[in-house]
Amino acid sequence: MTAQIIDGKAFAATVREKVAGHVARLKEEHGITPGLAVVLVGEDPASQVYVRSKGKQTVEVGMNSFEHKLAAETSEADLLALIDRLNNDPDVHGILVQLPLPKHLNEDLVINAIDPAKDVDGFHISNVGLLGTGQKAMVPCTPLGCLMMLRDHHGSLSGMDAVVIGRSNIVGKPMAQLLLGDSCTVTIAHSRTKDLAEVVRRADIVVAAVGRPQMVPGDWIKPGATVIDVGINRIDAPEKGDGKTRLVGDVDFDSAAEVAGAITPVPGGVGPMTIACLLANTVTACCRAHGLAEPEGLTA
Ligand SMILES: NC(=O)C1=CN([C@@H]2O[C@H](COP(=O)(O)OP(=O)(O)OC[C@H]3O[C@@H](n4cnc5c(N)ncnc54)[C@H](OP(=O)(O)O)[C@@H]3O)[C@@H](O)[C@H]2O)C=CC1
Ligand SMILES: Nc1nc(=O)c2c([nH]1)NC[C@@H]1CN(c3ccc(C(=O)N[C@@H](CCC(=O)O)C(=O)O)cc3)C=[N+]21
Repeated sequence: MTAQIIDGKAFAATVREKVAGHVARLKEEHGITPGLAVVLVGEDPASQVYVRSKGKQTVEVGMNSFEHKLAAETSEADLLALIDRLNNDPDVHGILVQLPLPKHLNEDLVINAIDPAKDVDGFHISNVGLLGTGQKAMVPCTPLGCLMMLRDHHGSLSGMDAVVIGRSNIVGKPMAQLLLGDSCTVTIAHSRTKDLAEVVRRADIVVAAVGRPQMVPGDWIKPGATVIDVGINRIDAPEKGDGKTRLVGDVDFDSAAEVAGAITPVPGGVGPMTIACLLANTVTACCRAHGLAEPEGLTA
Protein backbone atom coordinates (compact mmCIF):
# COMPACT_ATOMS: atom_id res chain seq x y z
CA MET A 1 0.00 0.00 0.00
CA THR A 2 1.19 3.50 -0.74
CA ALA A 3 -0.04 6.44 1.28
CA GLN A 4 -1.96 9.40 -0.02
CA ILE A 5 0.19 12.50 0.29
CA ILE A 6 -1.54 15.30 2.20
CA ASP A 7 -0.44 18.42 0.32
CA GLY A 8 -0.01 21.07 3.02
CA LYS A 9 1.36 23.57 0.55
CA ALA A 10 -1.76 23.41 -1.62
CA PHE A 11 -4.08 23.38 1.41
CA ALA A 12 -2.28 26.43 2.81
CA ALA A 13 -2.91 28.26 -0.45
CA THR A 14 -6.67 27.65 -0.09
CA VAL A 15 -6.56 28.91 3.52
CA ARG A 16 -4.72 32.05 2.38
CA GLU A 17 -7.35 32.61 -0.30
CA LYS A 18 -10.10 32.48 2.30
CA VAL A 19 -8.12 34.85 4.50
CA ALA A 20 -7.60 37.25 1.59
CA GLY A 21 -11.37 37.22 0.92
CA HIS A 22 -12.13 38.16 4.53
CA VAL A 23 -9.45 40.85 4.51
CA ALA A 24 -10.94 42.37 1.35
CA ARG A 25 -14.41 42.42 2.96
CA LEU A 26 -13.11 44.00 6.16
CA LYS A 27 -11.55 46.75 4.09
CA GLU A 28 -14.55 47.31 1.83
CA GLU A 29 -17.34 47.10 4.37
CA HIS A 30 -15.61 48.45 7.47
CA GLY A 31 -12.48 50.28 6.32
CA ILE A 32 -10.36 48.02 8.54
CA THR A 33 -7.03 46.47 7.51
CA PRO A 34 -5.87 43.66 9.81
CA GLY A 35 -2.28 44.09 10.98
CA LEU A 36 0.28 41.55 12.23
CA ALA A 37 3.38 42.56 14.21
CA VAL A 38 6.26 40.09 14.27
CA VAL A 39 9.04 40.59 16.78
CA LEU A 40 12.40 38.94 16.18
CA VAL A 41 15.16 39.22 18.79
CA GLY A 42 18.63 38.25 17.59
CA GLU A 43 20.00 36.97 14.30
CA ASP A 44 19.17 33.26 14.20
CA PRO A 45 19.29 32.53 10.44
CA ALA A 46 16.39 30.01 10.43
CA SER A 47 14.19 32.46 12.38
CA GLN A 48 15.07 35.23 9.92
CA VAL A 49 13.88 33.03 7.04
CA TYR A 50 10.54 32.30 8.77
CA VAL A 51 9.98 35.92 9.72
CA ARG A 52 10.63 37.09 6.15
CA SER A 53 8.26 34.47 4.81
CA LYS A 54 5.54 35.46 7.32
CA GLY A 55 5.91 39.14 6.42
CA LYS A 56 5.68 38.44 2.69
CA GLN A 57 2.56 36.28 3.00
CA THR A 58 0.92 38.78 5.35
CA VAL A 59 1.21 41.48 2.69
CA GLU A 60 0.10 39.07 -0.07
CA VAL A 61 -3.27 38.49 1.61
CA GLY A 62 -3.77 42.25 1.96
CA MET A 63 -2.89 42.72 5.63
CA ASN A 64 -0.37 45.13 7.15
CA SER A 65 2.91 43.61 8.32
CA PHE A 66 4.95 45.31 11.02
CA GLU A 67 8.40 43.78 11.54
CA HIS A 68 10.41 44.60 14.65
CA LYS A 69 13.98 43.32 14.58
CA LEU A 70 15.81 43.78 17.83
CA ALA A 71 19.46 43.15 18.68
CA ALA A 72 20.30 39.87 20.44
CA GLU A 73 21.36 41.81 23.56
CA THR A 74 18.03 43.70 23.87
CA SER A 75 17.00 44.00 27.53
CA GLU A 76 13.82 42.45 28.89
CA ALA A 77 12.57 45.93 29.82
CA ASP A 78 12.99 47.17 26.23
CA LEU A 79 11.22 44.12 24.80
CA LEU A 80 8.35 44.50 27.29
CA ALA A 81 8.09 48.19 26.39
CA LEU A 82 7.73 47.28 22.71
CA ILE A 83 5.05 44.70 23.51
CA ASP A 84 3.19 47.32 25.56
CA ARG A 85 3.26 49.70 22.58
CA LEU A 86 1.97 46.98 20.24
CA ASN A 87 -0.75 45.99 22.75
CA ASN A 88 -2.00 49.60 22.66
CA ASP A 89 -1.65 50.13 18.91
CA PRO A 90 -5.11 49.88 17.27
CA ASP A 91 -3.54 49.06 13.88
CA VAL A 92 -1.98 45.91 15.34
CA HIS A 93 -4.43 42.99 15.70
CA GLY A 94 -1.89 40.20 16.07
CA ILE A 95 1.48 40.02 17.84
CA LEU A 96 3.98 37.20 17.38
CA VAL A 97 7.27 37.05 19.26
CA GLN A 98 9.49 34.61 17.41
CA LEU A 99 10.79 31.81 19.64
CA PRO A 100 13.24 30.78 20.93
CA LEU A 101 14.34 34.01 22.60
CA PRO A 102 17.95 34.63 23.62
CA LYS A 103 18.77 32.98 26.97
CA HIS A 104 18.73 36.17 29.10
CA LEU A 105 15.04 36.80 28.29
CA ASN A 106 12.27 35.04 30.24
CA GLU A 107 10.00 33.54 27.57
CA ASP A 108 7.02 32.98 29.86
CA LEU A 109 7.16 36.55 31.13
CA VAL A 110 7.42 37.99 27.62
CA ILE A 111 4.63 35.88 26.16
CA ASN A 112 2.28 36.58 29.04
CA ALA A 113 2.86 40.30 28.52
CA ILE A 114 1.09 40.09 25.14
CA ASP A 115 -2.60 41.10 25.16
CA PRO A 116 -4.33 37.66 24.97
CA ALA A 117 -6.71 39.05 22.33
CA LYS A 118 -3.69 39.81 20.10
CA ASP A 119 -1.83 36.57 20.94
CA VAL A 120 -2.07 34.98 17.48
CA ASP A 121 0.37 32.24 18.55
CA GLY A 122 -2.05 31.15 21.28
CA PHE A 123 0.81 30.83 23.80
CA HIS A 124 -0.52 33.21 26.50
CA ILE A 125 -1.65 31.40 29.67
CA SER A 126 -5.20 32.76 29.17
CA ASN A 127 -5.44 31.19 25.74
CA VAL A 128 -3.90 27.95 26.99
CA GLY A 129 -6.53 27.86 29.75
CA LEU A 130 -9.37 28.69 27.37
CA LEU A 131 -8.31 25.93 24.97
CA GLY A 132 -7.95 23.46 27.85
CA THR A 133 -11.48 24.19 29.06
CA GLY A 134 -13.05 24.14 25.60
CA GLN A 135 -13.72 27.88 25.45
CA LYS A 136 -13.12 30.23 22.55
CA ALA A 137 -9.36 30.82 22.40
CA MET A 138 -6.61 31.85 20.05
CA VAL A 139 -5.32 28.42 19.01
CA PRO A 140 -1.60 27.76 18.33
CA CYS A 141 -0.94 27.84 14.58
CA THR A 142 0.92 24.56 14.08
CA PRO A 143 -1.62 22.35 15.89
CA LEU A 144 -4.48 24.27 14.23
CA GLY A 145 -2.96 23.57 10.81
CA CYS A 146 -2.59 19.87 11.67
CA LEU A 147 -6.23 19.73 12.84
CA MET A 148 -7.45 21.37 9.64
CA MET A 149 -5.63 18.79 7.52
CA LEU A 150 -6.97 15.92 9.64
CA ARG A 151 -10.55 17.19 9.48
CA ASP A 152 -10.25 17.74 5.76
CA HIS A 153 -8.98 14.20 5.24
CA HIS A 154 -11.28 12.34 7.65
CA GLY A 155 -14.32 14.49 8.15
CA SER A 156 -15.06 13.46 11.74
CA LEU A 157 -12.20 12.36 14.02
CA SER A 158 -14.59 11.09 16.68
CA GLY A 159 -13.46 7.90 18.42
CA MET A 160 -10.13 7.66 16.62
CA ASP A 161 -6.99 6.66 18.54
CA ALA A 162 -4.48 9.51 18.29
CA VAL A 163 -0.88 9.49 19.49
CA VAL A 164 1.00 12.76 19.77
CA ILE A 165 4.76 12.31 20.11
CA GLY A 166 6.13 15.36 21.94
CA ARG A 167 4.71 17.41 24.84
CA SER A 168 5.96 20.93 24.16
CA ASN A 169 3.76 23.89 25.00
CA ILE A 170 3.85 25.10 21.41
CA VAL A 171 3.00 21.86 19.58
CA GLY A 172 2.45 18.62 21.50
CA LYS A 173 0.18 19.77 24.33
CA PRO A 174 -2.14 22.04 22.32
CA MET A 175 -2.31 19.37 19.58
CA ALA A 176 -3.49 16.85 22.17
CA GLN A 177 -6.13 19.33 23.43
CA LEU A 178 -7.48 19.87 19.93
CA LEU A 179 -7.66 16.13 19.20
CA LEU A 180 -9.44 15.60 22.52
CA GLY A 181 -11.83 18.39 21.57
CA ASP A 182 -12.63 16.45 18.39
CA SER A 183 -13.30 13.35 20.53
CA CYS A 184 -10.20 11.33 19.74
CA THR A 185 -8.78 9.01 22.38
CA VAL A 186 -5.47 10.78 22.91
CA THR A 187 -2.10 9.49 24.10
CA ILE A 188 0.78 11.92 24.59
CA ALA A 189 4.21 10.29 24.27
CA HIS A 190 7.58 11.86 25.14
CA SER A 191 11.19 11.04 25.85
CA ARG A 192 10.32 8.91 28.90
CA THR A 193 7.60 6.89 27.20
CA LYS A 194 8.18 3.15 27.54
CA ASP A 195 8.03 1.17 24.30
CA LEU A 196 7.16 4.06 22.01
CA ALA A 197 6.93 1.70 19.03
CA GLU A 198 4.05 -0.22 20.65
CA VAL A 199 2.27 3.01 21.62
CA VAL A 200 2.52 4.37 18.08
CA ARG A 201 1.33 1.08 16.57
CA ARG A 202 -2.06 1.54 18.25
CA ALA A 203 -2.70 4.89 16.59
CA ASP A 204 -5.11 5.72 13.80
CA ILE A 205 -3.56 9.20 13.85
CA VAL A 206 0.12 9.85 14.58
CA VAL A 207 1.37 13.40 15.10
CA ALA A 208 5.16 13.53 15.39
CA ALA A 209 6.57 16.69 17.01
CA VAL A 210 9.92 15.68 18.41
CA GLY A 211 12.76 17.37 16.56
CA ARG A 212 14.66 14.19 15.75
CA PRO A 213 15.28 13.53 12.07
CA GLN A 214 13.42 10.47 10.71
CA MET A 215 13.08 8.83 14.15
CA VAL A 216 9.68 7.22 13.44
CA PRO A 217 10.14 4.28 11.07
CA GLY A 218 7.43 2.77 8.88
CA ASP A 219 7.23 -0.40 10.98
CA TRP A 220 5.86 1.64 13.92
CA ILE A 221 2.88 2.75 11.82
CA LYS A 222 -0.42 0.87 11.86
CA PRO A 223 -1.41 0.04 8.28
CA GLY A 224 -3.75 2.73 6.95
CA ALA A 225 -3.01 5.25 9.73
CA THR A 226 -2.76 8.99 9.08
CA VAL A 227 0.68 10.46 9.82
CA ILE A 228 1.19 14.18 10.46
CA ASP A 229 4.88 15.05 10.53
CA VAL A 230 5.54 18.34 12.34
CA GLY A 231 9.32 17.95 12.54
CA ILE A 232 11.55 20.34 10.63
CA ASN A 233 15.12 19.05 10.72
CA ARG A 234 18.01 20.11 8.53
CA ILE A 235 20.39 17.26 7.78
CA ASP A 236 23.48 16.84 5.60
CA ALA A 237 22.76 15.84 2.01
CA PRO A 238 26.06 14.74 0.51
CA GLU A 239 24.11 13.31 -2.46
CA LYS A 240 23.26 16.91 -3.44
CA GLY A 241 26.92 17.91 -3.31
CA ASP A 242 29.52 18.86 -0.73
CA GLY A 243 28.21 20.85 2.23
CA LYS A 244 24.59 20.72 1.00
CA THR A 245 21.69 20.10 3.37
CA ARG A 246 18.02 19.16 3.12
CA LEU A 247 14.93 19.27 5.32
CA VAL A 248 13.43 16.09 6.76
CA GLY A 249 10.67 15.45 9.27
CA ASP A 250 10.55 13.37 12.45
CA VAL A 251 9.11 10.49 10.40
CA ASP A 252 11.08 8.33 7.99
CA PHE A 253 8.93 9.33 5.04
CA ASP A 254 9.83 6.57 2.56
CA SER A 255 9.18 3.63 4.89
CA ALA A 256 6.13 5.27 6.52
CA ALA A 257 4.52 6.04 3.16
CA GLU A 258 4.59 2.28 2.43
CA VAL A 259 2.22 1.55 5.33
CA ALA A 260 0.31 4.72 6.17
CA GLY A 261 -3.05 5.61 4.64
CA ALA A 262 -2.06 9.25 4.38
CA ILE A 263 1.02 11.26 5.29
CA THR A 264 2.25 14.87 5.25
CA PRO A 265 5.60 15.52 3.54
CA VAL A 266 8.45 17.71 4.82
CA PRO A 267 8.82 20.26 3.37
CA GLY A 268 5.37 21.08 2.00
CA GLY A 269 3.24 19.70 4.85
CA VAL A 270 2.70 21.23 8.26
CA GLY A 271 5.12 24.17 7.76
CA PRO A 272 3.11 26.08 5.14
CA MET A 273 -0.12 25.40 7.09
CA THR A 274 1.45 26.96 10.19
CA ILE A 275 1.99 30.27 8.42
CA ALA A 276 -1.46 30.16 6.78
CA CYS A 277 -3.02 29.63 10.23
CA LEU A 278 -1.07 32.58 11.59
CA LEU A 279 -2.74 34.75 8.95
CA ALA A 280 -6.11 33.15 9.75
CA ASN A 281 -5.64 33.86 13.48
CA THR A 282 -4.80 37.49 12.68
CA VAL A 283 -8.07 37.96 10.76
CA THR A 284 -9.96 36.21 13.56
CA ALA A 285 -8.34 38.49 16.16
CA CYS A 286 -9.20 41.53 14.06
CA CYS A 287 -12.86 40.51 13.72
CA ARG A 288 -13.15 39.81 17.46
CA ALA A 289 -11.48 43.15 18.29
CA HIS A 290 -14.11 44.98 16.24
CA GLY A 291 -17.04 42.85 17.39
CA LEU A 292 -17.59 41.51 13.87
CA ALA A 293 -18.65 38.03 12.81
CA GLU A 294 -15.57 35.86 12.62
CA PRO A 295 -14.52 33.90 9.55
CA GLU A 296 -15.95 30.40 9.35
CA GLY A 297 -13.69 27.40 8.80
CA LEU A 298 -10.57 29.25 9.90
CA THR A 299 -10.82 28.53 13.62
CA ALA A 300 -10.93 25.37 15.73
N1 LIG B 1 6.18 22.80 11.02
C1 LIG B 1 6.09 23.78 11.90
O1 LIG B 1 5.42 24.76 11.66
C2 LIG B 1 6.78 23.68 13.18
C3 LIG B 1 7.72 22.70 13.35
N2 LIG B 1 8.33 22.52 14.53
C4 LIG B 1 9.26 21.39 14.62
O2 LIG B 1 8.63 20.36 15.39
C5 LIG B 1 9.58 19.65 16.15
C6 LIG B 1 9.19 19.72 17.62
O3 LIG B 1 9.18 21.06 18.04
P1 LIG B 1 8.91 21.47 19.57
O4 LIG B 1 7.65 20.87 20.03
O5 LIG B 1 9.11 22.91 19.65
O6 LIG B 1 10.17 20.72 20.26
P2 LIG B 1 10.61 20.56 21.79
O7 LIG B 1 12.07 20.29 21.74
O8 LIG B 1 10.09 21.68 22.61
O9 LIG B 1 9.85 19.24 22.25
C7 LIG B 1 10.20 18.00 21.75
C8 LIG B 1 9.41 16.91 22.45
O10 LIG B 1 9.84 15.67 21.92
C9 LIG B 1 10.09 14.77 23.00
N3 LIG B 1 11.16 13.84 22.65
C10 LIG B 1 12.48 14.10 22.51
N4 LIG B 1 13.14 12.99 22.21
C11 LIG B 1 12.24 12.00 22.17
C12 LIG B 1 12.31 10.60 21.94
N5 LIG B 1 13.47 10.01 21.67
N6 LIG B 1 11.18 9.88 21.97
C13 LIG B 1 10.01 10.48 22.24
N7 LIG B 1 9.86 11.79 22.46
C14 LIG B 1 10.97 12.53 22.44
C15 LIG B 1 10.48 15.64 24.15
O11 LIG B 1 10.21 14.94 25.34
P3 LIG B 1 10.52 15.53 26.81
O12 LIG B 1 9.42 16.51 27.07
O13 LIG B 1 10.46 14.33 27.69
O14 LIG B 1 11.87 16.17 26.74
C16 LIG B 1 9.59 16.86 23.95
O15 LIG B 1 8.36 16.70 24.58
C17 LIG B 1 10.92 20.30 15.80
O16 LIG B 1 11.49 19.58 14.72
C18 LIG B 1 10.53 21.68 15.34
O17 LIG B 1 11.49 22.22 14.43
C19 LIG B 1 8.03 23.31 15.62
C20 LIG B 1 7.11 24.31 15.52
C21 LIG B 1 6.45 24.61 14.27
N1 LIG C 1 6.40 32.46 18.14
C1 LIG C 1 6.65 31.50 17.26
N2 LIG C 1 5.64 30.97 16.53
C2 LIG C 1 5.88 29.99 15.60
O1 LIG C 1 4.95 29.50 14.94
C3 LIG C 1 7.23 29.53 15.42
C4 LIG C 1 8.24 30.12 16.21
N3 LIG C 1 7.93 31.07 17.13
N4 LIG C 1 9.51 29.70 16.10
C5 LIG C 1 9.90 28.70 15.12
C6 LIG C 1 8.78 27.76 14.77
C7 LIG C 1 8.98 27.04 13.46
N5 LIG C 1 7.92 27.50 12.60
C8 LIG C 1 7.81 27.18 11.25
C9 LIG C 1 6.95 27.82 10.39
C10 LIG C 1 6.92 27.53 9.03
C11 LIG C 1 7.72 26.57 8.50
C12 LIG C 1 7.70 26.32 7.03
O2 LIG C 1 6.98 26.96 6.28
N6 LIG C 1 8.47 25.34 6.53
C13 LIG C 1 8.55 25.00 5.12
C14 LIG C 1 10.01 24.92 4.67
C15 LIG C 1 10.78 26.17 4.92
C16 LIG C 1 12.26 25.99 4.57
O3 LIG C 1 12.55 25.60 3.42
O4 LIG C 1 13.11 26.23 5.44
C17 LIG C 1 7.94 23.64 4.87
O5 LIG C 1 7.88 22.83 5.82
O6 LIG C 1 7.55 23.36 3.74
C18 LIG C 1 8.57 25.90 9.34
C19 LIG C 1 8.61 26.19 10.70
C20 LIG C 1 7.14 28.39 13.27
N7 LIG C 1 7.57 28.56 14.51
